[in-house]
Amino acid sequence: MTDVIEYDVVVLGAGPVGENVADRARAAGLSTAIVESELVGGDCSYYACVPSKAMLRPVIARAEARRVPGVKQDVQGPLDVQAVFAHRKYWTANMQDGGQADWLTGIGADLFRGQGRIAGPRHVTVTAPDGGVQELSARQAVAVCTGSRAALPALPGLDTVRPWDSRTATSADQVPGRLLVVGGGVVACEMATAWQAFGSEVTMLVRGQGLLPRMEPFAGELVAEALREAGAEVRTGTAVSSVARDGDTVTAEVVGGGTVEADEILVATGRAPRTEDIGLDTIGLEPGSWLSVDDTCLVKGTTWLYACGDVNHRALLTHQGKYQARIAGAAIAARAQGVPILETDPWGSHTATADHAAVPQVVFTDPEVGSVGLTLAEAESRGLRVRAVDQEMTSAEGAGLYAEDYRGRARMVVDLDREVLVGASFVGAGVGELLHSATVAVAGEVPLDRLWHAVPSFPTISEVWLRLLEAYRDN
Ligand SMILES: Cc1cc2nc3c(=O)[nH]c(=O)nc-3n(C[C@H](O)[C@H](O)[C@H](O)COP(=O)(O)OP(=O)(O)OC[C@H]3O[C@@H](n4cnc5c(N)ncnc54)[C@H](O)[C@@H]3O)c2cc1C
Ligand SMILES: NC(=O)c1ccc[n+]([C@@H]2O[C@H](COP(=O)([O-])OP(=O)(O)OC[C@H]3O[C@@H](n4cnc5c(N)ncnc54)[C@H](O)[C@@H]3O)[C@@H](O)[C@H]2O)c1
Repeated sequence: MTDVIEYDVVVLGAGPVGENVADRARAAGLSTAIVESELVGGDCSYYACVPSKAMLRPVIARAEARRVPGVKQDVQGPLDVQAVFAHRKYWTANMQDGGQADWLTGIGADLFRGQGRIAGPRHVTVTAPDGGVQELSARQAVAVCTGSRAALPALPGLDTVRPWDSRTATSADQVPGRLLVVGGGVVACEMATAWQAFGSEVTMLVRGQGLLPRMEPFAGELVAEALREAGAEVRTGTAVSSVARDGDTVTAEVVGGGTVEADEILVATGRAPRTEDIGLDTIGLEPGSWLSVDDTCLVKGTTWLYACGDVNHRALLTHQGKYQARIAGAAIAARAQGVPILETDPWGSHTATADHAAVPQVVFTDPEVGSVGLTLAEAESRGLRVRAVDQEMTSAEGAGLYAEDYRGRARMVVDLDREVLVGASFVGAGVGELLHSATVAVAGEVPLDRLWHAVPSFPTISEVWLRLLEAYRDN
């Protein structure tokens, strides 16, 4: 054990979220240490967002090109899967994190490599790969940004079949002949889209009644329809009771009878927090639990411990975790400087209000799904008096010009008492880039009367906005 090194702020985990807490703390002039046990950049950079999107972009580009006259005849062949894997390798920097580590040095944060653990209030130990231990203390704050990992269900036989999880699904470089996907959430849908396009015969076993259960029901319906057209089998209302492997074949037993065979099985059934070995017991918190925070990202019941990103379970998305990091960084700096902190100001700079009202998400399937804010069901369950307005995306001429046989739908959820949008969802090619307009409208609480003056360009897909507003006004 060496001497304790004192900083203003110690960050555990150098994923996208921890990096941003460190950046904000340094920008406020606070000395900052950041601890990373694997790769600087986190799951997002190497095993999640970035590799998955590098895999999906060629799939979606090809699918879209196949719907454009004059081009489609040239893109009928199979994907060059090795080129796609090379593209993924480029975007994951060949699993080298030197660039991101240099960025941390550039902002003036000190990087400690090793497993970080809280060792009582404001204290952290770092166990380096060589076993050496460094003790750190934090004058102002410790920020836990350790992310999440795939949560594997207690399914009989699962530990014997070498299942794929999200890390395997975004890093495998052999295309299985048959891939069984358990789950119907975002990881399941995106990875089914990718691997089906790479040549696997994909079967999805979905316990619930539809795909993407947190989104408007039509989103999951349209994605399921497209996956089936691409050749995948999508079985909803189908729970798996056990799995077993015999040589190269995995067999899943289905509740109610029947079996499904495959070469590999991807389990995409949600996430668990990476908090089981970070010393939570030393400060009276439960190891392995999600860290519940207030709107400044301060862990409830503490004055110095912050938690941002996946680990606080507010919104398991990179951009939203980075937003929390900006808020927490501002709050840590304000508290350090004795600046009054406006926790009660709902859209103030120290309050992560958007987590409750305006979380955007794009699902990179074919068709894409973009949603922000509340679904109709969520708004109703919050007791809001709302009205949903629906339009086919092809009500905008730009959609038809974008691609032949364009399919998609849009919904806006209007709070009738305030006449503002509380949610919007779009399904269709290219909608990912349209979503931010809805995020501005929802987070800005722009009155519908004023949105009427936000004129979308002709002939873009965004003209669906006009169709939605006309439908609201005329009915
Ligand atoms: C397949 C997949 C695709 C996804 N695609 C998207 C997407 O397109 N868009 C999107 O917004 N979100 C996406 N997500 C979600 C996104 O990956 C997470 O929300 C994001 O990674 C959270 O960032 P984080 O910094 O909280 O955690 P992470 O990225 O997991 O980083 C946490 C870091 O902490 C480190 N760490 C953990 N414990 C310790 C410790 N004790 N000491 C030191 N270091 C530690 C880890 O090694 C890791 O580097 C996807 C997720 C998956 C699984
Ligand atoms: N493009 C993106 O923004 C993107 C992409 C991938 C992941 N993510 C994020 O990562 C997080 C994790 O994604 P995910 O797909 O793992 O989780 P999820 O929570 O989105 O979906 C999990 C699915 O598994 C099902 N499930 C849960 N337990 C089960 C069991 N025992 N048996 C069968 N089915 C079961 C659920 O009903 C649900 O359909 C999400 O919160 C998501 O927002 C985002």
